[in-house]
Amino acid sequence: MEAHDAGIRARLRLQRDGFALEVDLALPGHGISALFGPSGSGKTTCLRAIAGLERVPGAYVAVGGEVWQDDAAGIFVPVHRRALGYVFQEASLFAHLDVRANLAFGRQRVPPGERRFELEAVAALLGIDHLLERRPDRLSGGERQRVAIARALLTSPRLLLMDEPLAALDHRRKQEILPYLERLHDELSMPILYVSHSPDEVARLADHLVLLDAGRVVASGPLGETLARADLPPTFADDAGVVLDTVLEGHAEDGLSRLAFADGVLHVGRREEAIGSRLRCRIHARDVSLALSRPLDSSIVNLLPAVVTATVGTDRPGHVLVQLRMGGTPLLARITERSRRELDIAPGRALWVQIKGVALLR
Ligand SMILES: Nc1ncnc2c1ncn2[C@@H]1O[C@H](COP(=O)(O)OP(=O)(O)OP(=O)(O)O)[C@@H](O)[C@H]1O
Repeated sequence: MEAHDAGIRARLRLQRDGFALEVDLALPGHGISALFGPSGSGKTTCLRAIAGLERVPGAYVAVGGEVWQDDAAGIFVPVHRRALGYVFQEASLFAHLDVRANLAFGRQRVPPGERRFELEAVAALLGIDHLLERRPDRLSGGERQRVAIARALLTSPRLLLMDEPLAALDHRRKQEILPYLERLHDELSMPILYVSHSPDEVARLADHLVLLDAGRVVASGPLGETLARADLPPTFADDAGVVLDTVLEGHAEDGLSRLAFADGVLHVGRREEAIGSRLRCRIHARDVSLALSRPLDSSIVNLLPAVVTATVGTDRPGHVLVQLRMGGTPLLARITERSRRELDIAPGRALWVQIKGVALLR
């Protein structure tokens, strides 16, 4: 069995009026893979084709070593026979059934021997155990969405497909539901394919990132490496920045907390999580500036040595994106073309980065 057999494989080609989809996805069989791209780039179409809701002639789709579609071999497993859960933007719950009956409905679809989760355990995982006797019309949008996710899980899927599951929620509800999605990620081994056009959501949740533009894959790879690419089209470069996975190592005497990553330490405002907690942070390219020698007169706390690996023009007039490595950890900085020229910033140049802002994502 080839290595990718354990993961998700989708080769899809489709022609519509004014839109052509041509993707070949090979995604890991665990963790959250985000499909990210502008409106109309084909994210939903990919999900629907993988689910079998949309029949794409000639396609090949396999999940966890099970072939769901291989037109060359005459295989097309109908959607109701595919072990998948699908969560849409708006939860479509049965209005006449309470939450428990809605969840039981998902569970009953699976033969007893193949059920992987207990109703109570899934309800607890999603924090809806106190809502089991309620009708959907007495739930908030965020609660409804958590019930929809629980119902999808109770069908014991091999793959969970989520199409902008937070898009219909306001900011507060989004913040309320994100920790539950992180729990799914931490506690289930099931792969999740997650469609979003929110960079914050992707940075917070994803392990693997697929960037789609006009029906094509622009980049696909581990989140950290993919976000650190400097050669992405302007749509993606505009909000450029990297994500670092860190561990809360301790607190400095002056009250700041120390976050250790593979190649150094960042200092941030005091964190109350337990020492040893894993925290993910985002560093925007616009928050990173460069100096040729170690600044001794800077108010910026996070100063780290780095080496330039590439410089790329952006669509922002007069600005360039600089790709660097702090040891093995990639970083992006956005500086002016003038500074690039005056400091002679080019690949191979060793310098110091000043990180003005570190956004804690989780
Ligand atoms: N049923 C359909 N029939 C014809 N064209 C469609 C259909 N559904 C979508 N399209 C077109 O296919 C293209 C891709 O649409 P898709 O919904 O996959 O994009 P998306 O990236 O999910 O967009 P959004 O972020 O706005 O949801 C668009 O040009 C869209 O107009």
